[in-house]
Amino acid sequence: MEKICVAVRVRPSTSEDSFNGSFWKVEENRITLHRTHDTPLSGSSYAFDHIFDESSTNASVYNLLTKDIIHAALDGFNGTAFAYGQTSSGKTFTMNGSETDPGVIPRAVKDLFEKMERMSDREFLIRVSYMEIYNEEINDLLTVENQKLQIHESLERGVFVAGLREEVVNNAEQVLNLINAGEVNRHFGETNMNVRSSRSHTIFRMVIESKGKDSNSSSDCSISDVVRVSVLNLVDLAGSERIAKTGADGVRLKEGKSINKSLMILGNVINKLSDGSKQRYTSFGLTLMYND
Ligand SMILES: Nc1ncnc2c1ncn2[C@@H]1O[C@H](COP(=O)(O)OP(=O)(O)OP(=O)(O)O)[C@@H](O)[C@H]1O
Repeated sequence: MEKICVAVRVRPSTSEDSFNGSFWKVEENRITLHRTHDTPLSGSSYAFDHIFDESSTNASVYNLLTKDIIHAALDGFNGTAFAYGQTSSGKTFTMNGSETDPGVIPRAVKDLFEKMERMSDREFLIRVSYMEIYNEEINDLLTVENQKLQIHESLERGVFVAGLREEVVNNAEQVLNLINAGEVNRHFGETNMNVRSSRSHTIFRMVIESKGKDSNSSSDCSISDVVRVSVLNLVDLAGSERIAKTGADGVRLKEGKSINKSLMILGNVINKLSDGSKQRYTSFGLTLMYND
């Protein structure tokens, strides 16, 4: 599996989208901006690892992009999947989904526990946490009292958020209930672009620890003795936004500035990470867009 995989998903147009005379055309893994009379605009053609057109489902996004990351996490590889894109492009729709088409996060949780059950030779310990970054401050979505948490670094734990609640979980239902409880504490707000716009970045994190079941009884040092620890991050970023389009002022304006600034810094970090890093991780970034 590639270390970093970048895909685009095109959101279906809605009646509210203004049509400016051009549209994006998808051809395999290339997306090109076209004028209405179907001539491609030069310099506006981009290739990605995958492109999901307007008819794609959350199931297809999960199966093609995330499944392998979840399975690799069970084998001890760190993994991250995040949705990045402008406001209202469908990030939360992709990560959380709907009743009829659950998103990447609920699918990942169910898949993880199903796969774990089939790995009968290992025992697992799963811990989950759920946090948001709102106006550059970290809040715990599982415990409302845990606000403005600080990032620390230690030799033992690496970089971590001090005081973040970590819940030990035993089944998918328990995790989904925790996520639903956390959703209530997320910052959403209405803008001209999205009636329910995420005003914070959210990180749902699972720490997966496992060891071979026979490791205690065996005197030989075998592969089953190795304790594997991996971290899976499923991230729903707030959307980049043009203030002129969102009509943001007051609190919304302050949020919009923090969102744009942090997304720019994230872009810098990803550039650096993709610059010859030798870390063991798998990840995908899903960029979401729509024709306007
Ligand atoms: N693929 C899709 N099919 C149908 N509806 C979609 C799709 N993607 C997004 N939507 C709808 O579009 C609207 C905006 O989507 P969503 O809130 O997920 O955007 P977002 O990128 O998370 O926005 P923000 O950055 O403002 O939080 C929602 O009503 C959502 O249900």
